[in-house]
Amino acid sequence: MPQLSLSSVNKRYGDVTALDDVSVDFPNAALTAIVGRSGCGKSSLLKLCNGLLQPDSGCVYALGEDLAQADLTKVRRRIGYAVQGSGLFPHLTARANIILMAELEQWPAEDIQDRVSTLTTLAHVDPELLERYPHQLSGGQQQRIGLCRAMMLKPDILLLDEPFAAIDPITRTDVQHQLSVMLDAEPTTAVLVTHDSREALSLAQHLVVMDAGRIVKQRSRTQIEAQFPGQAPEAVLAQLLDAGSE
Ligand SMILES: Nc1ncnc2c1ncn2[C@@H]1O[C@H](COP(=O)(O)OP(=O)(O)OP(=O)(O)O)[C@@H](O)[C@H]1O
Repeated sequence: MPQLSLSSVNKRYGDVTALDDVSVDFPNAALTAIVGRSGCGKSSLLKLCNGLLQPDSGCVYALGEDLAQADLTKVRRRIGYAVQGSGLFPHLTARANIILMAELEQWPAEDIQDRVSTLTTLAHVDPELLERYPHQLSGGQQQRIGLCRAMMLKPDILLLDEPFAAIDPITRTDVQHQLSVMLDAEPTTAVLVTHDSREALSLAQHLVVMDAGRIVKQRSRTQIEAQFPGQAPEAVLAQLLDAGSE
């Protein structure tokens, strides 16, 4: 059974249709990238996955629960969420940002320390950075801290909305690599919204292509490699989008 799925979901904002009859099963313990033109509904879909938005009709199932019926606070503890620009609290140090939820959950101090140590090693965060405030960190460092925070409670689901958009291309490649390392170490059902076709095709095992509020294509990485051998990611995505809906 998929840990995360949408069934016939519709979402409108006033006259704007953001999602139009969207159904999708996200593969468990794998990373799915959602790509598509600006305004096609990617972020709306992601926000529905942790109950930040509610569908007008249809259902969102996460971790065996229909989110419309679920205790959202409880379910969200098992769903990590990282957004563009890191979203760190500016008045808290990096360490305090990372451990905030674990403290609220009253984890023992020793478990918190162990988890911080595991995550900072995986994410290549120098321990001395943990005592700095977000404004004292580079964009790439903030992003790494944001990933550590999202993964602190060992989430079953990880939602990533353009988490690397604000950082320069070299640092970006580095942080993308750290994300891969972290997900290899702790397989999680992850969904990444991105504008970057290279990022999508290099990180994801599964690709969802959206257009005008609908899912128009879904492909595994293996299918993409077989269908578009050796082609540049930009060309692959352009062809998937241009071919229209299936
Ligand atoms: N709060 C809102 N009120 C009104 N319209 C909204 C709101 N949020 C999103 N929309 C509209 O819904 C549609 C889908 O938006 P969404 O942010 O999900 O798209 P997106 O694919 O993530 O876009 P982008 O790639 O530009 O971030 C767009 O037409 C957008 O203008």
